Amino acid sequence: TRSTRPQRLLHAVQKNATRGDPRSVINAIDQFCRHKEWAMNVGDEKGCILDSVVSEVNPSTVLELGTYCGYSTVRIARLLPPGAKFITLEFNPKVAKIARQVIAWAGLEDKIQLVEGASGDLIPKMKEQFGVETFDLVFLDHWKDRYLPDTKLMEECGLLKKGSILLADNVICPGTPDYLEYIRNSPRYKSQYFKSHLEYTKVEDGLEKSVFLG
Ligand SMILES: C[C@H](C[C@H]1O[C@@H](n2cnc3c(N)ncnc32)[C@H](O)[C@@H]1O)NC(=O)c1cc(-c2ccc(F)cc2)cc(O)c1O
Ligand SMILES: [Mg+2]
Repeated sequence: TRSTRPQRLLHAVQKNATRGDPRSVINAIDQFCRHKEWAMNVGDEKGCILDSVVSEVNPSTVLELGTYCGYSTVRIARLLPPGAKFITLEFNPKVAKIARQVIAWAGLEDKIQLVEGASGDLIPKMKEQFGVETFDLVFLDHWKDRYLPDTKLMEECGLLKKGSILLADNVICPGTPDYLEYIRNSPRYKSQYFKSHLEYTKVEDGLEKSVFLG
């Protein structure tokens, strides 16, 4: 039977990237997606904005919602200080299996805890099951209609503290209108839009960076 797109992406990494070299894994995925087969990674253009936010926050605790093949997971993990706790959630077991191999190829498996399951089920368990108090940075990149309910869930579970940063992908394409409406009008957040493009295309998209004010 025909391979899946995540499998073909993994093969491109294993063929073109150097084991233990996160930069080469990132480049191999970007080359594959730009020249061979589009895939829904945050990509190189939005990835640079992600890098700058991660470097600026220099987080001790990070949560990623929607691992997919692990592209943004590798981008984030390679910039984290030693001892940082990085949890990434992926709903689809077949995709999670690919992401584990991409992360391993980058040599970053010791910095990342990939948990299979739905964010709505796992977020309430963060404290008891994963020993997390609050998150310094959350990267939202999962089902676009889950951004808002999961943000409210994180607030309710006390996972955000004053200064916690939410960075949301795809706020224009595919779009997260209810999330944008909430986060831009809530007195509990200060938001900033970083205009960019949908990965590997000329279509407008962007990242929304929001600071939780407590
Ligand atoms: C949602 C996906 C990313 C992954 O998220 C996991 N997931 C889901 N819901 C949950 C949960 N509740 N908990 C944990 N994991 C979860 C899933 O299984 C996917 O692997 N991302 C996208 O759909 C996505 C789509 C586009 C896109 C843009 C223009 C087009 F014409 C077509 C597609 C661009 C992007 O940049 C994306 O990010
Ligand atoms: Mg995305």
